[in-house]
Amino acid sequence: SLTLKHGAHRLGKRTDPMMERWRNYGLGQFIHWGLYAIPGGHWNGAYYGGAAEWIRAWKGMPNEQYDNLYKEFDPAEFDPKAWAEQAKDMGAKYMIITTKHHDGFCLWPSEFTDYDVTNTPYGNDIIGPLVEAYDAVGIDVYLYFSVMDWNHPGYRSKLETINDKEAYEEFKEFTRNQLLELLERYPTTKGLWFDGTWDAAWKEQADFADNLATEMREMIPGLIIGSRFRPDDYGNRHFDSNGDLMGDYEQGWERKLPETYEETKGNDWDCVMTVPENQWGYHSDWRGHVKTSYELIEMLVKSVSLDGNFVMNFGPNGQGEIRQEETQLAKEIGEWMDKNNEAIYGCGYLDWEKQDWGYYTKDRQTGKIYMIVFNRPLNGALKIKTPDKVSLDKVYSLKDSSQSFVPEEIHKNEFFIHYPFSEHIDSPIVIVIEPSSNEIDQNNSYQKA
Ligand SMILES: C[C@@H]1N[C@@H](c2nc3ccccc3[nH]2)[C@H](O)[C@@H]1O
Repeated sequence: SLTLKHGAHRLGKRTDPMMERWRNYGLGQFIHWGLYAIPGGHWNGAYYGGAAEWIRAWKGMPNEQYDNLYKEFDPAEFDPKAWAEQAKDMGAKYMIITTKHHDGFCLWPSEFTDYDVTNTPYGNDIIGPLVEAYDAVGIDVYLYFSVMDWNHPGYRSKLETINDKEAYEEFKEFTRNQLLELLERYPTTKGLWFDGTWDAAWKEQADFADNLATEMREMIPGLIIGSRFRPDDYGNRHFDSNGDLMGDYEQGWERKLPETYEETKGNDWDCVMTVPENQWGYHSDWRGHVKTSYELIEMLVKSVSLDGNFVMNFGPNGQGEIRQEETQLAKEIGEWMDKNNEAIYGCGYLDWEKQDWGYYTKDRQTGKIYMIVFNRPLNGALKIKTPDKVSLDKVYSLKDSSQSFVPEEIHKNEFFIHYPFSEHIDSPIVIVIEPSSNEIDQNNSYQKA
């Protein structure tokens, strides 16, 4: 393998309490909010078909017109407590908020630029009240930060001339100043979610990024930073030139999910997901497929079944309101979570053979196994294949533990659980397989006898 100065500094998962807490979240909320919410995917009567938070890059939106939107930012309906309450009811355990997206507009009063909330009609800090409101309801806050910054004069996507390099040095100092400023202003933040780090210029900054990551981790011990922040000595991101994961978890699953455990390489990871096909910021006219709560719950369950977290995106409008479609989804997901979150929180991958009816999760503490059924077989017979010597003498419905099942053995280590699908069921059901005492060894995993 290559000797790298700025490759992965740790092999395998982080095992400290802050990371344990992170890997047991299950469900998170992403919030994309900024000036792009004002045009909301339209400008001069024209519809923008791209991602709303990228509207500045659209030829239909002249840059100087976008760059004057801050003069209209005055979200009269912004109510951080209401946002936090809604996220709590949905069952989110963490929230990621855009402090600065690619456009460079800062939702906090930054000492290092005038392109921030203080120079808008609204005038006040947005990030602080959000951190406070979410902390108050016990939801951990993470700060999204885009390195790419279309507003800063020193930003370059690639470094070709001496001038580029000099300008970029100023940009790097600005970036460091803003990140340290965020951690100083919001010390309860549990981590940073970096974005906009794919440009060639940034991929040359292995040394700078590594040192900055070290500095941030010193400021807030236990800080969680994903794989999308820094490049290695050869400009590789997420995985270094030896194929080892950089950062504390894999951040590559944007609008997509792994199919198998192998694809996760046994790393911690999160999936960040839009409700429409590709809208993070507010777009007033969602076109194409809008995901249902059933689909989002299945993505959540699939993520947890493969040892990941699922982060659902919200894009508040220019007035600071959560749109009705997202409110309805949060309500439906919350209703399912109220009844079934035992199969989500603190749960992860179970190495039993995946079956067609849905997903297994396993509680990392108790060793309890959950069968989360999405596709019930027409005959109601749910097949399971177990490792050797696993007893199935305690199998029952999560909804009603008095409803127990006696699995029918159909083959060695192969069983049917006959579920009476008599009543109408329109949301995923959960069956619990409680390990009997002699099966749980000290690290709560099923052992081959
Ligand atoms: C989490 C998501 N990442 C940003 C983004 N910009 C991209 C440009 C090209 C390809 C993928 C991108 N994702 C999106 O604007 C959103 O913030």
